[in-house]
Amino acid sequence: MGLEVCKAVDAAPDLDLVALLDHDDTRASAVEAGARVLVDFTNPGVVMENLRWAIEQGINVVVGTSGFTTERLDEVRGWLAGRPEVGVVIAPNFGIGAVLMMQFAARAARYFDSVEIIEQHHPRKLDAPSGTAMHTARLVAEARRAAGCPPMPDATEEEFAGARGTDIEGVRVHAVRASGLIAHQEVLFGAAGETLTIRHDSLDRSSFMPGVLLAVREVVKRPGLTLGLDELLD
Ligand SMILES: NC(=O)C1=CN([C@@H]2O[C@H](COP(=O)(O)OP(=O)(O)OC[C@H]3O[C@@H](n4cnc5c(N)ncnc54)[C@H](OP(=O)(O)O)[C@@H]3O)[C@@H](O)[C@H]2O)C=CC1
Ligand SMILES: O=C(O)C1=N[C@H](C(=O)O)C[C@H](O)C1
Repeated sequence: MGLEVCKAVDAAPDLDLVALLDHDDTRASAVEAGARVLVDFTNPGVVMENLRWAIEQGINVVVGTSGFTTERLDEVRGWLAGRPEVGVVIAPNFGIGAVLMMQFAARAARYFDSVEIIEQHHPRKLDAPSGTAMHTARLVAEARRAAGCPPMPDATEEEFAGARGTDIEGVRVHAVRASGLIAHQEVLFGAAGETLTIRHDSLDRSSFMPGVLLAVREVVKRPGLTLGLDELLD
């Protein structure tokens, strides 16, 4: 993703690529190069330290790296309180179709008895479930809570560990890893006599680039934390 982002920024006539950082490079070179925006696609183990550092330096940040829990987001808000002029955009998924898939899922959530999420990714992915799946589960759970939906029907009494996926705020999430896949997600809704499946497929990493470039352009105008691309698209 890092390389794809560098290529996309380099090709954008209104943006300048001033530094490329791998894990062996010193972050200070971004400051020396005059970076106004840092884009982080690293891994959940290092992203928080990168974010803290960039905010301290007064550099705006666009984050695609996964692994953001509500505790992590609160920590970022805390850092931003000390640098209110800095903007941070954290998006679980920069694919426009994926953003719409999440919005449609949240909209459908209240009308169905059951909902489960199945995400599928390439086998090099470090985290499971995906950030997109966790964000979708939280949106769906929030919509169901707001509508006063009862718990989902499920008679399971005995199960092998993991057979029913993981539980995120009451929504079951299943993660598949297989060669040949890039990034895919289905949100499966069920009610009496009908199902609805909302599916999104990223077939190539270029699918994320319009969203990343949008965030890079917008983050400099938006101090504080922006979560997801929804506000930027509107
Ligand atoms: N929000 C979105 O739309 C998307 C999010 N993602 C997320 O982005 C993250 C990266 O994905 P992907 O590119 O596939 O992963 P990769 O593992 O292919 O790339 C991560 C890169 O970050 C480098 N790296 C590790 N630590 C540091 C550091 N401290 N500073 C700078 N670079 C570092 C790694 O180097 P090395 O390999 O040498 O350790 C590697 O080149 C994941 O969390 C993924 O889930 C991915 C796609 C879309
Ligand atoms: O690792 C990936 O590839 C992706 N990660 C993000 C996630 O965890 O949701 C976004 C997309 O699914 C691709």
